Amino acid sequence: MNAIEITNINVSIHGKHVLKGIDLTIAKGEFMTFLGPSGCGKTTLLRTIAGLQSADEGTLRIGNKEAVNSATGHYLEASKRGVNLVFQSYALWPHMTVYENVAFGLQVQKLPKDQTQARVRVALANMRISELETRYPGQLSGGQQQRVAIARAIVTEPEILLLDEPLSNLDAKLRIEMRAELKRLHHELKTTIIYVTHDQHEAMTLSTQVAVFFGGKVVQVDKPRQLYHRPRTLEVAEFIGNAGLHLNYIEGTIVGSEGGQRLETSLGFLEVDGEVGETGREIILTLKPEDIRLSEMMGPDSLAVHIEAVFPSGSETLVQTRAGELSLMIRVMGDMEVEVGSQLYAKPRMDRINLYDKMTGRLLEVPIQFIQPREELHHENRFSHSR
Ligand SMILES: Nc1ncnc2c1ncn2[C@@H]1O[C@H](COP(=O)(O)OP(=O)(O)OP(=O)(O)O)[C@@H](O)[C@H]1O
Repeated sequence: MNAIEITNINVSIHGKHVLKGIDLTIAKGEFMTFLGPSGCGKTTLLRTIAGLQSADEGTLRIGNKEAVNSATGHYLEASKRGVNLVFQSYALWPHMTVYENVAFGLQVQKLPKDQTQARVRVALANMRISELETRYPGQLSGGQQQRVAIARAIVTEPEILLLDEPLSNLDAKLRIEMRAELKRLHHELKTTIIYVTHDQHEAMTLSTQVAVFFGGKVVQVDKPRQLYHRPRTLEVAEFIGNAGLHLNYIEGTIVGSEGGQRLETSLGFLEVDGEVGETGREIILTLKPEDIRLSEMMGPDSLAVHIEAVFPSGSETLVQTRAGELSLMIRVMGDMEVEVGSQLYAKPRMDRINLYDKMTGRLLEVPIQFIQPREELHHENRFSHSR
């Protein structure tokens, strides 16, 4: 059974169309992250699922319950949806102890005292804060308060846990620690989690699935690895790439050839398997720095590159290179001694090149078979000659 099924959800707030026809299915047990830039509607969708925001159009099912159906006017109130929401501000009651904060939801449900006590203790143990039971929120650090907020959300054993940027108020060290805790919690409790963030790295490391939002729409839903390697649009590629990825962009054009079509780019000609699109159409290739191999050996499809700058960081070395007109960033694992001004050979991994239509920004699913480098970039020693 799916945990959530969303069909054509539209939401307007104060006359602004915030969610524009969202369709999304979330399988049970998934750690689904809503990722996207600020203001793209992630929180609004989370609030719509929680029952804190009404929808103008569409349907929402949570497990086997119908939560929203605009056609019939059906609207299930928040407390009956089996979901719990944790905000970025912990929103703990300052006059209650940790125990009382966590127990509150169970007391509202009128659970007998001994059962309440047992469940609170399990939730506190799950969040590894048993020793804080008698403290007040004002006596806790930010990270501890966030643990209490999550304990309070899991104690009622919701089918779905909704987390809205829960780590954004924590410092970098605590964030990493809490990420690990959330992963462990998800693994142990097997609860479906929906997590909102604009942090690409957080989304990639935590999730089993990521839904990318732009302008009130979901533009891609994928496993993190797939999202990283095959962003479906240039917009998504740029957004994912913003997190220090140093994505290389290479412009080109589709040209006709005897066997069909190929791509003419500043790197050279790229042989493709099949039809790419209209001849003459402009395309953009993206290539991640770690998908280019740097070596001293020339190969049939390698490019002569001039080393412009080297950025070692211990675990990896970023090498800024130039191939003719083109600037190419290459990532090498570990510490590599590369001399600025020297010439080396770069070999892109063909299966990792992504090809986009420049005008529509859409990924073109055409495998690249071979790169025939431009003559002057291939066995070139121009740079070393000129030194
Ligand atoms: N209560 C409100 N009043 C006015 N506008 C709102 C309200 N809530 C949301 N919006 C608007 O809806 C759009 C989407 O907001 P939402 O909070 O869902 O975005 P988000 O992707 O979660 O961004 P962030 O990461 O900044 O929270 C924004 O343009 C925001 O201005």
